[in-house]
Amino acid sequence: MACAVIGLQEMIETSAERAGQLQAVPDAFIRPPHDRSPSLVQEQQLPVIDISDLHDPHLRPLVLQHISHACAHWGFFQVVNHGVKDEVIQEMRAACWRFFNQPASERNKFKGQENELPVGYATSFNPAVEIARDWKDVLYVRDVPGMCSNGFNLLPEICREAFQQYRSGVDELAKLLFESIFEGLGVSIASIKVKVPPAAQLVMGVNFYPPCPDPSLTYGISPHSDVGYVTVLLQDEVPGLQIKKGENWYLVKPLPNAFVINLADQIEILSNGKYKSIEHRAVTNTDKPRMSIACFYGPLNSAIIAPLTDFTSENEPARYNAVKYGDYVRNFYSKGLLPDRATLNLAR
Ligand SMILES: O=C(O)CCC(=O)C(=O)O
Ligand SMILES: [Fe+2]
Repeated sequence: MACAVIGLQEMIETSAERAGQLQAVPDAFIRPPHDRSPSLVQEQQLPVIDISDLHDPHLRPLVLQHISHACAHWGFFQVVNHGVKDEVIQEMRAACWRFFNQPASERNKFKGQENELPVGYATSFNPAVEIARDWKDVLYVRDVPGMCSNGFNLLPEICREAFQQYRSGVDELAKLLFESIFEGLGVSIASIKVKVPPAAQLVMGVNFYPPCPDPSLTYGISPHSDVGYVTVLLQDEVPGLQIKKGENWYLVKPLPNAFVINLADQIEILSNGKYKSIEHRAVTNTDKPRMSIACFYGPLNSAIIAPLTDFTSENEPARYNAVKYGDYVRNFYSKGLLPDRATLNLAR
């Protein structure tokens, strides 16, 4: 799809109402009344796990216990002492702002909504199929071996180096967590290597949510579950991320330089439902822009994902069908963000 849709940031900048502000939410962003963010959100803090002891063979089992408890009960947790250097994180945040603070003419050189571009500056998720647009723009970068060139090499110079450094740090963290998540389920690192397709592709999305005149009418990002293996998310200090547990929504309180980790659909499928992929969303506010940097790790598009035999038996048949990951991703992009973890229907 050619990207004819004007981005949100550009719409605000060129607004006839001036002063870089829109006085009202444009109709294209207003959700039907039954499908808006209720104001009641639980305050309970999600698990915060210090993972530095994962490197100590004596202390590792205790950290694995904390991780597996968080995975089973929340599917979302925050990690601290994660090994990604503060200066790498600060430089990445600054680089993202440098990108979004450029004039629209510079940003638009990367304009592209298509899901197969190595780098793209896009708006909402897929305006072509959405009933209402989300209140955000996104800069995404892909490294999907075999599908396209490595987008990290194609970024503008003002942010390339910072993105590459950040990516290397987060790759290591993701690998550590990926192994820990399976080890916590009783699958040894040796078996993971044999049985689980490696987390060989990365899509990074830098979400930019400008302040919104009426956050009750729209979402920053509408409810969805992530489709890959795990997502490593860096929030800023502005709250907005909420997750669904049971019938309640919980705020994920920002913690300085902590990463938010969430399990995504392919972990639910591989674990035959032992771990769940969790529905989440982001809301906006009237005062402050918010930025979040999501690294979505997944298998190669050619990988076939099905419940591991470790988690199936005569009494516990496979609850999901085998699906080729590339088909899963195509379905995700073509339908738009779906509530109720509906992307998983493709494997049911
Ligand atoms: O902005 C956030 O906190 C969440 C973003 C998110 O869920 C996503 O990009 O998939
Ligand atoms: Fe997400």
